[in-house]
Amino acid sequence: MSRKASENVEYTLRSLSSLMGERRRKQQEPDAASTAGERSLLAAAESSASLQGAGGGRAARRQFQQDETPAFVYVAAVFSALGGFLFGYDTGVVSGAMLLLKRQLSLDALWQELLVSSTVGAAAVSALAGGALNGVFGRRAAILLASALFAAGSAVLAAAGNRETLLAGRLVVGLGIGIASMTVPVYIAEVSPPNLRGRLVTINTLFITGGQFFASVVDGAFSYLQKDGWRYMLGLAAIPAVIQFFGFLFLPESPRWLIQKGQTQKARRILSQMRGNQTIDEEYDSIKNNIEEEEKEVGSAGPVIYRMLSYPPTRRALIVGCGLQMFQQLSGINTIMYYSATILQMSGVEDDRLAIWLASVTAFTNFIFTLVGVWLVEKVGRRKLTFGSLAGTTVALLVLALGFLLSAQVSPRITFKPVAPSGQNTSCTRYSYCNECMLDPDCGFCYKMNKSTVIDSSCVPVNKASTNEAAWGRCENETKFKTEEVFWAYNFCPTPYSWTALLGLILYLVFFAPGMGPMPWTVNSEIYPLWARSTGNACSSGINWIFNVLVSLTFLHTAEYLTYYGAFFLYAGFAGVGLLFIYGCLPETKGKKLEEIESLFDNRLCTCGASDSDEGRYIEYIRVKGSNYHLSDNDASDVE
Ligand SMILES: O[C@H]1[C@H](O)[C@@H](O)[C@H](O)[C@@H](O)[C@H]1O
Repeated sequence: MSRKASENVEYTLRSLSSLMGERRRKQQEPDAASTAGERSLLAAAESSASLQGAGGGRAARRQFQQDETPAFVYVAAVFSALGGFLFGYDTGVVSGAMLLLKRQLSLDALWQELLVSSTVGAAAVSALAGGALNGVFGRRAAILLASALFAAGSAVLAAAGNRETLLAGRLVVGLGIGIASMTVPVYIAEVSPPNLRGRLVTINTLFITGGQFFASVVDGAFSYLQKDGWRYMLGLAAIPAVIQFFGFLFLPESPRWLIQKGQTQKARRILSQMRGNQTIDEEYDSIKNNIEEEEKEVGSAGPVIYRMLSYPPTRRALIVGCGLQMFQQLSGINTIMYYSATILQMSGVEDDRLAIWLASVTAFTNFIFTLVGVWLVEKVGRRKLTFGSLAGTTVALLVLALGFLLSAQVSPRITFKPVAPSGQNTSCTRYSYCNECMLDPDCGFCYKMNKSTVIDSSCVPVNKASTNEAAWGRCENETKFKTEEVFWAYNFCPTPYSWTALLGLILYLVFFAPGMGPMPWTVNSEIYPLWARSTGNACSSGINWIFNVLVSLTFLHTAEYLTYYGAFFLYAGFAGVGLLFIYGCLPETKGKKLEEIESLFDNRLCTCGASDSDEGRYIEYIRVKGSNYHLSDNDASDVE
């Protein structure tokens, strides 16, 4: 056999085994397992016999793949995605709640930071610990625990009488978020059929962004209730948490986890419930063989993380999974989400409450464009979607950075240095330009307008109790604003380029939300073999949360040192590196069975870009009763 012919044989066998849900056997001929695969293919072959030509064959295969999925799978996906909703809600709601809390409980900056970041920190810890929890007790138990934590934490928050109790509540909620964030995508991926998996796992991110949007609306609505409005904001999360808890009492464990634990009868029963009219033999055998094969190849001694790192395919998968999560956060999504009100103020929205409402427009954009991702993921695949999304995000970050740069260059000069009343802080009066004054959290800009020119401008300390006015001087209160005909700008400078910030912000979310938002979660739920799935997801989710804290907590300081445009150029730089990483290292997992995906990491890391040239080719082989049919061009091959 010529080399080319033998390559064809290899290729044909590979495609054949992938169609049957089998990992390529290294030295072995397809045996019992492929016979099982063959058995289930016969039905498809029979129905395809009546269809003519290649088009008919492909239609038969499609029908074979997409046999009706029972509603049960959707119900399970939606109930688990409530975990995503709570993740989004609890991380989103705190910014609005904080506005009220800091007044009612006189919280200083340290306590405000503690209440925000304790949740994210606890999420990082519990996401990492969630791996062991998932491995030992299963996905269902982990989700039940997460919803119980969400419910308990929300109740504590709603009833809290002092800041220490609030902190405890936020920590408990954070523990729930971490567990949910790593378990839910895994559970959904494991119960979904391959042709719907991407879409169903992406629904979880749709629920995250939906939760963030809902939180922003709740924040807006309850911000009018100055006393105790925060109790409703923080406590409302208990409702979906309780619904999820009771829902999951009736939902089953992941069949893959059950097979791994040797509970095969139960696993079979659940799998056939999940697959409706499809035969489950092939999928069941494939999962089981895969577990046995892995055990032979990797062994079962030592901690999972050690085995993952010493076995090249899982090590590569872990690098790709963690890298994706890291670049998701490094491209600044949570700076945009948490500070959108501030960024919008930069674009000329001066009223606080209006900025809060407009921030919910931002959250809504994030939500709606995640829906676009749900639609696109099974059409264009994970790789193209993620790459395209990050490319657009990088451009949007550059637009934001350039907008801030232009604004800084035309930043109004400070022309008036008022004398401070005795005993008052004078540190703000040292600045010469508005953009320096704006970056100091203790100062604000007070100015007059002559047509469109800023005149008589000063930098004065902000009133600690309300950032809507200065601590002293012409901008001290509303009455003075009117009599003195002055304007007050806290956190922004009047600029003719304000529209660029708004444009950049919207562009950012339009591009980020369909790909970079959901894909890191979706891809992580599919790239690890069963034995490494919990640990792999625990690590990558932990990385997501750690970088979330790093980026969002340092934004204001980064802006202080590098200015706003410097911060956005920095994120654009990170996103640029992320683009190279995705181009080189992210393989396509669309439509593959979970058990086949590991073989995508058989090759050296980051050689994906090189195989892109093959992507346009659409070749499918199907072996029926000893013959090979090449469905895409109707050429029967002579491999057998
Ligand atoms: O995928 C989600 C989503 O994009 C959210 O909007 C963001 O706040 C999270 O950090 C991210 O993990």
